[in-house]
Amino acid sequence: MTEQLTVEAITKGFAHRKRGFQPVLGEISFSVEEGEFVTIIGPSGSGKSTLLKVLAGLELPDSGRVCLEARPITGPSRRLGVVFQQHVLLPWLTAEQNVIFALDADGRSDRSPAQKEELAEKWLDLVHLSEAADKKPGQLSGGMQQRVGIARAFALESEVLLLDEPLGALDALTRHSLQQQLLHLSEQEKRTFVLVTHDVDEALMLSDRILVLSQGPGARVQQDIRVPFGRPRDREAVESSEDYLGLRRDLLESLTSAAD
Ligand SMILES: Nc1ncnc2c1ncn2[C@@H]1O[C@H](COP(=O)(O)OP(=O)(O)OP(=O)(O)O)[C@@H](O)[C@H]1O
Repeated sequence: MTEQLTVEAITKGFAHRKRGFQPVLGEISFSVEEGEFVTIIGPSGSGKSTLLKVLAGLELPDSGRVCLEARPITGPSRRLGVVFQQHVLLPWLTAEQNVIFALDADGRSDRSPAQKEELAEKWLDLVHLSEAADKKPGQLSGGMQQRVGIARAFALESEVLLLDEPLGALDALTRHSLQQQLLHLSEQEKRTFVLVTHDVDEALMLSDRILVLSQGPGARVQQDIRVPFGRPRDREAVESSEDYLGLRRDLLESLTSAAD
């Protein structure tokens, strides 16, 4: 396995109008291997989204660096796809046109219009949205819009997908079904994933490793947990295993102690 993303002693803080400089991330270091699914979990406000933005090149660290295959990340790149909790879909375009628009915008000149259409159709089908391909965002439910966003991120074929609470705003049933879809997609696709979530069960079901951030200011990686379940994963088998219950308890405990 080769290390694809390396986070080398990064720190990040923000200047606050009244309180001066506020450190958010302390010295954070870890690496993610090619094809690995790593989840970042931690107390609210610990800096998970900030860390993901630094990985995506949307924020620069104050010190340290993040490298993608040994090259420092200095800004957004199409090699790094991002999915946020709220998708910004263009309301005047259909689901399929939204995916094609992103493909048009990503600067690759090696895809013909027919290939882009084919890619958009493939990914909308994989997130079970073929029927809704011609609908505009206003005609789609929140879960469906989120699936368009996921299809769009996958269609871009970035090597690394950075997911910031992509299922956070959804009801429990939709969330469960989308977790299942993400599990299948991540197992079928040779990509590297970094997911931010609050949900311990989601983290255990999807990840190969879970990094627990401590409560800031100056959050650090408090724990780096290897998830022992093989792949492909069967949800019911995983959830009924002894390991699962033990890990779940440990994670909840370390999240509670991180927040103290
Ligand atoms: N652009 C910014 N300017 C100023 N402060 C910021 C900025 N972005 C984040 N912060 C601050 O950094 C801290 C961490 O925020 P962040 O959103 O990264 O945490 P989080 O762990 O993702 O939180 P949550 O779990 O609640 O979504 C917060 O105190 C937040 O106010």
